[in-house]
This record gives sequence, structure tokens and C-alpha cells, in this order.
Amino acid sequence: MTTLAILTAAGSGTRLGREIPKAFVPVGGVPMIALAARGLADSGAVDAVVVTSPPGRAADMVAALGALPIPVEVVDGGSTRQASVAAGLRRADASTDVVLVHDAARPLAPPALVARVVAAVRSGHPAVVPGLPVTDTIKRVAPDAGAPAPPGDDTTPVVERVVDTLDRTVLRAVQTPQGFDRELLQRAHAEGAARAAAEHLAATDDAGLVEALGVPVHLVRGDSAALKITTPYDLAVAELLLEGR
Ligand SMILES: Nc1ccn([C@@H]2O[C@H](COP(=O)(O)OP(=O)(O)OP(=O)(O)O)[C@@H](O)[C@H]2O)c(=O)n1
Ligand SMILES: C[C@](O)(CO)[C@H](O)COP(=O)(O)O
Repeated sequence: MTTLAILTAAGSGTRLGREIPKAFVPVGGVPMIALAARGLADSGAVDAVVVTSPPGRAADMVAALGALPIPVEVVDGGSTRQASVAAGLRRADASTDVVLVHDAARPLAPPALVARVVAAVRSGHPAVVPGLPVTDTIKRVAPDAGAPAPPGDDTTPVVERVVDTLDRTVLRAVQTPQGFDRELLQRAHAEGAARAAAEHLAATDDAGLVEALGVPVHLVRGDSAALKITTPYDLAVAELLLEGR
């Protein structure tokens, strides 16, 4: 039985603000997608990768990926991250028992983290996420608050009413790769797709779809190097991390 990794790379990277899709943006001179795929391959725990690409950009994605020691397939992604994962999941067959879902936006996720998640699934946990303790105080704002100003926009006078302070000792910042029993993830996506269509609300991570089934999700120690490159600041941090390797 094999481990298939779905590498989500079909996003546009709006918050990063580049002219090209985020997966093609270089970090330390290497396309983000290539770094992410290498981290999966170097773990020794992944047998094949399916990359979700911006529609129509498969050739560019193959070129950006470069040569890898494990089989890689590129498929068109969807309009949401959830839809993209579903597209990748359709490539998983009965020979796959474990599926990882990993963001190309987390290109520096260490191979040891990938192996840790796979090992936890193979030890009997059907759904596993990596997470880190929260170091900021987290507050909930009033639901009627407007969307926060975009990063770098200091002109919009955004004042949101705080409702309460969450106990951060029981909070975790969850990352990827997330690991799952294949059949469980397929069931979670099948049921989640109907809900997303009805509520126009896609899940922000795959573990959320599994939680909606009432199936326990387990957390393993994450890694700060698995930061998600969302904004230009994150990209600058990632460049520095890569220099320090
Ligand atoms: N329709 C989508 C949207 C996102 N992703 C992928 O999901 C990961 C996490 O999404 P995010 O960091 O939000 O990427 P973008 O959606 O590209 O960023 P933005 O929201 O700023 O546009 C990324 O690797 C992205 O390529 C995807 O495969 N398909
Ligand atoms: C899946 C994820 O990386 C877990 O933290 C995160 O939810 C992705 O969020 P994004 O807004 O799609 O980048």
C-alpha cells in the first residue's frame, strides 16, 4: 500500500501580490512548487505526488517542478482549495491507503515533519495534522465586524469590537502536510462538497471536513519552518530561513 501526497498549487496568490501564480514564485531562486515537492520526496515517506495546478498551466508546472525521484502527476485545480484537493483526490486509487494534503505555499516544511505525519497515520490515527502552540493572545471579534484591512493598508480605520479572549493553552496553529486514511478523506470530501455548494463556504483545511464527520483528528508537533507563504513578509522570512539552511 502506498502514500500519495496531494500538493495544492492552484491558487493565484492574491495576498502575495505577484504577477504569477504563487506556486511559481521563487524562494532562494527555486520555484516554491519545486521546494515543496522536494520536501515531500526527501521525507522517504511519500510514494507519489499529485499537484493541483492553475487550470491550463500544467506545462509550466511540470517545468517548474523539475526532476524528482518519485512519480509526479499534474492535474487542474479548482476554484477553491477544497475543490483542488478533491481534484487531486480523484487520482487516488485502491493501492493508496494514506493520503497527505500539503500546501505548496509551505515549501520549507521539513522532510522530518512529513515523515512524522505519515508515521502517525500509519500508527492508527486516521486523521493527523501538525500544529504549533499559539504565542499571541487570541481574541474573538464581533461577527458584524467588517473584513480587516489588507496587509500594509494603514489608511483604513478598522476598529473591531472584541467579544472575548480565547484560552490560548488549548489552541494550536495548524499547518500542512495533513495526513489521512484515504477512504476517510474521500468520504469527508464527498460530504463536504455538498455542504460547500449549499453554503458557499469551502473548508479552509481538510481536517475540518473530517471533524464534520465526527471522526477524531490527532495533532503532532508542527515545525515553524513549515510557515505558509501568504504575504510578502512571509516570503522574506522564507528567503532568510533558506539562506540559513
Ligand atoms: N483554488 C485553490 C486555492 C488555493 N490552492 C492552494 O492552497 C494552498 C493554500 O492556499 P493559499 O495560501 O491561500 O494560496 P492562494 O489561494 O494562492 O493565496 P491567496 O488566498 O492570497 O490568493 C496554496 O498552496 C494554493 O496554491 C489551490 O490549490 N487551489
Ligand atoms: C490548510 C492550511 O494551510 C492550514 O493552516 C490553511 O488553512 C490554508 O489557508 P489558505 O487561506 O488557503 O492559505
